[in-house]
Amino acid sequence: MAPYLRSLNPSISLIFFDTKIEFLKGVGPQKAALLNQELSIFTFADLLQHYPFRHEDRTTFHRISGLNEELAAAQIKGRLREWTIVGEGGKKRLVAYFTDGTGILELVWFQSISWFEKNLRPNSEYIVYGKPVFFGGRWSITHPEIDLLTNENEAGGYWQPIYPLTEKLRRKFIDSKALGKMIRSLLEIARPQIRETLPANLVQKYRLISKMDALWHFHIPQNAAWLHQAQRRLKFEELFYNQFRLIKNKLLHKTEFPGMVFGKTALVKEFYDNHLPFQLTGAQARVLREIHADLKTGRQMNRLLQGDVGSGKTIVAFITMLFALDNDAQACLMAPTEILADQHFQGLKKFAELLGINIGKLTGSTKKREREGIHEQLRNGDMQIIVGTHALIEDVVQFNNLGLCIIDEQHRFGVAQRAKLWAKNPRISPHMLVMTATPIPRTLAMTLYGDLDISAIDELPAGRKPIKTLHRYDAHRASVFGFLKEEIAKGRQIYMVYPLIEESEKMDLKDLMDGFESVSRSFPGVPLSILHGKMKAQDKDYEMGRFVRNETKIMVATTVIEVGVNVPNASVMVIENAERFGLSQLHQLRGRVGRGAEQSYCILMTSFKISKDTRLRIETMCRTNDGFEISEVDLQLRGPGDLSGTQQSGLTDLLVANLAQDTEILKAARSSAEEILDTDPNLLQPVNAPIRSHLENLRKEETNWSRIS
Ligand SMILES: Nc1ncnc2c1ncn2[C@@H]1O[C@H](COP(=O)(O)OP(=O)(O)OP(=O)(O)O)[C@@H](O)[C@H]1O
Repeated sequence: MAPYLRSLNPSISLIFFDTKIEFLKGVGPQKAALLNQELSIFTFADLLQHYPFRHEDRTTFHRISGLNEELAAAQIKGRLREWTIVGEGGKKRLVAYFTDGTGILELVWFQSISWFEKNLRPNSEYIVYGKPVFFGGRWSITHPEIDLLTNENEAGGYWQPIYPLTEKLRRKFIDSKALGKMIRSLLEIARPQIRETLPANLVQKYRLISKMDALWHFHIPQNAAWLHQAQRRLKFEELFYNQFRLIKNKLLHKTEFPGMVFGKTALVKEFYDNHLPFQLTGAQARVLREIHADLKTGRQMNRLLQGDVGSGKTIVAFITMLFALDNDAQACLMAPTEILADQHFQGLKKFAELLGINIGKLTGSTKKREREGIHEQLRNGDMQIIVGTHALIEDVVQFNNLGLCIIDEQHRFGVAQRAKLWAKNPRISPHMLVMTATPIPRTLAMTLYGDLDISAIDELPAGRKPIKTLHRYDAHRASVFGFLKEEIAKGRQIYMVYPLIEESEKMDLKDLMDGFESVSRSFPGVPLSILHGKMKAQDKDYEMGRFVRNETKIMVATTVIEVGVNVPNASVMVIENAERFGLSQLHQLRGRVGRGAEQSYCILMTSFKISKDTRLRIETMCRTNDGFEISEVDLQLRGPGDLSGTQQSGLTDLLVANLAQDTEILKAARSSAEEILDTDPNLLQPVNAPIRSHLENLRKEETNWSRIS
């Protein structure tokens, strides 16, 4: 378990709660060792904070005669008649016959057979729970949960919390039920001692239940209404502290980290007056004003620049760099891949040359001699702008006076890497601009980047026609190719993209090659390019170069072209096997067209049979070009865990809240945190005392935790 997981946990840390778990009734040293090892549960507090990730509805009983295959799970009360062992070797299983008077149900175990042999009591009454399957004219449940019927559980009517567990624990019979029992016995003695962790006015304002009740009903919900209240309260608390800490960090940064003052603007002026290649969009100009305001304050800038594909981030990045250069500082741009670094380099170089600026590129494949030359020029200050990959954060790279770091696609870099760039100027932290071309839903941006100020380029350059997106089945390929021929005849260029997914790289490459051959046959005499990740950098450059110069008309490629490629004359993109792409990726790919003044098209090809989710993805793509809207749908479809950018953030470790669903709670939590930090930043008011002590506890826990891990 990662340390930040702890930090997001609510903390309960009276001395009592620090008690070692082995001292809880019914636990003992052996179970305690397992809990330590498998779940990092060491103390009473850890156990209470081991939250279920879902709850199963055990409020009703099913009848065997009423079972159907649609049921995800069924709970049945009845009598175990007898059991028998069937099969041998790997197929050996124990089959028990269970009835509730309306039919027979087979209960099947492949594992722990000898335990069940010893412990199952024929002719006794049980409650069983599991997924019913109808096969060979009989209903059965494999590996059901099974409990003796007692006075306590006879009525059913409860919700079973399902806890994160490991296989080893299950083998040792510590399942959700067993863990639930331990937690219950702890809560029975601990409940009155659980302190409130939120200020009373917030609890009142949002009609939250107390921390004490929330823990109780989250672990032992009596009914759906209490469960809902408990979840709401714990989600609010989790998001409140997540936001509180992010905003506090941001404020701290603002007051404690000095930044260079970039007041002079000679180069910026010259660029505006003599070299601006087009009029900036309103959004570009606004974002530049926001950035310039940051750069003058004497505080370090920490800003996120969100811009949809093709919205024109390059020029904003360049002008921001000019502010640094104007004030005798150097600027760097770090991108996650060589292709991207190269695209940025090419884009920025065009502008830099106009002003006689010395700009260089440093990646893993930069040759030794060139690399050493660049290192030297960065050290002595001759090189003003450097673009590169993570080769930039190597220790040998030293700057004369680094004043600005721009990080593209920040989510592919860890926070530690961000910090390494900062350290490149030992005198004063450079300003930081994080750029992302993947629009992020507001909720996610708030949590993921809550410690940054956010600017958005939410307007495309004038004259761009919205891309028309169409869905076509493979069977209609002939008419699609016909359309492509018409477009080529008009002088346009075309991308044909094939999926390349790591696990099946070989097969995908074959798909691409087959595709290439079929395109060659269907378009005789039309010059083609091919591009995929397995090609040598040199060959890639050659193929890309021919396409950029309009020497080839169709680019058959894998997703290596996903980011950064900019060929305004390419106006059609055909995406093969579109069902294999995620929404954000489809949107990124589509962003490669629609960059010129011509009408552009994106054609999504799929087989006839597609799933419901795929249909929704395709429909969304056909409906809108708005990256922000698309990212919202993506968040709903996939949940935050799978969205790019969240993996390293610790965000996926939110234990109770779900960013796809809890937008309203997040907003309320954030505005509450902002208000408190605004009116009582040092938490001196008595009403805010719970926050102070809770944060103190969190800090202690983190220190303890870092000692353990
Ligand atoms: N204000 C503008 N008016 C006209 N064209 C513009 C404007 N800003 C940018 N462009 C052009 O739009 C295209 C896309 O710009 P740029 O490459 O900076 O986009 P981007 O935001 O980096 O997009 P991506 O992330 O998809 O690469 C470029 O050809 C650029 O010259």
